[in-house]
Amino acid sequence: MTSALSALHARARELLDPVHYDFFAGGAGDEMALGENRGAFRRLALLPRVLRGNEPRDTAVTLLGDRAATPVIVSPTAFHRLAHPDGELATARATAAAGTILIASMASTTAVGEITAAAREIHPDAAVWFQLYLQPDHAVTTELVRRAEKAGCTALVVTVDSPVFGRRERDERNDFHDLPPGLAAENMRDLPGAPPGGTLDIAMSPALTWPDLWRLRDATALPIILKGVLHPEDARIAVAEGVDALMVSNHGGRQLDAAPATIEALPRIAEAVAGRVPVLLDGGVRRGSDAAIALALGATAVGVGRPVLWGLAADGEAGVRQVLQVLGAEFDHALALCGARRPADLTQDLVTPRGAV
Ligand SMILES: Cc1cc2nc3c(=O)[nH]c(=O)nc-3n(C[C@H](O)[C@H](O)[C@H](O)COP(=O)(O)O)c2cc1C
Ligand SMILES: O=C(O)C(=O)c1ccccc1
Repeated sequence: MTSALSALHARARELLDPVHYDFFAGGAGDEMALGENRGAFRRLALLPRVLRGNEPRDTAVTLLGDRAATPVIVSPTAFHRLAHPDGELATARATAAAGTILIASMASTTAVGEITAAAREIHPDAAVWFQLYLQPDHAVTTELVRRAEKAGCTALVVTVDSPVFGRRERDERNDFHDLPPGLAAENMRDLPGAPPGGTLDIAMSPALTWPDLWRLRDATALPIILKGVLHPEDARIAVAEGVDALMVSNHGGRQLDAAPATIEALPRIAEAVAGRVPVLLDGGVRRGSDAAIALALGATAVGVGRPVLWGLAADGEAGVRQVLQVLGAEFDHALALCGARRPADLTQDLVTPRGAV
């Protein structure tokens, strides 16, 4: 059986330049983490409850004050204009139409202010968060934060799984390093240290430490979400340091290839956090039931990365709308079949390893 999402994936693959397809699809090294994100979901089952009178249902969740109509939000991904000429504007409109949250990437090919404006034209309350990598020059980081604030972003997502860039062998083979002429990382334009009228390269730095995060906290009143946490001890430290939420992520298998599947890392993170802050998860979510499993294991919401890119490449704004509509409807269906009325009804006891019962 071909799912709606895999049909969009197939269409995207037909339409995209193979080099760009590989950039979107690929992972690091042997692509073990990439494959395991899916594999680990397949190894889990939902144990449904019956006769619970679970009607009416409400799939909405609130995350750091922002409402999402379903607990499926959009993870940050770079370079949407490689997928479709409308790029991030299409993604923003579709995400706003779906009533969910867009995490705009620092590596967007559209400036963050244009992204939030496009989202708000669809829905005045549309929530957009801004993802960033802390830059070695603090003045660059604070200017990026100021741009995100000015654009009306309501949270910052700091990606911490990238002290160095992952080794993506597809990109090495294809010699893919730069955006084609006419496209640029628009958020990096005219920053301190950039050439006049030009862009700054996005830096990833292995020198960063917790005090660098404090400097960010002092520079903004926006809530801070740490993305890319897998070790429970880091989760404990993050909560103690006042981080507002965590995102369990292995960067879609694009950074440390030996990293575990995110759904396997989630239970220990949820245990360490003990409900003190929301925990999000991304990596391998391709069905509403994957979202239901993640919520049962302690996530408040999940992000999707590649499915959005496939929808965008296949059919622009309509394609992204379809991806989010299908996942939201599937999530509601999973609630219905599990005897749940709302996300909070998804409890740990509903998840069991496949083959164990
Ligand atoms: C093409 C691509 C670009 C990405 N760019 C970013 C980025 O700019 N910042 C970031 O924090 N994560 C980035 N990610 C990671 C995603 O936010 C997310 O963690 C991952 O895609 C989730 O896995 P999934 O694709 O299986 O849903 C990127 C992922 C992909 C596939
Ligand atoms: O490809 C990625 O995963 C990613 O995070 C990224 C970040 C900056 C520029 C290009 C891609």
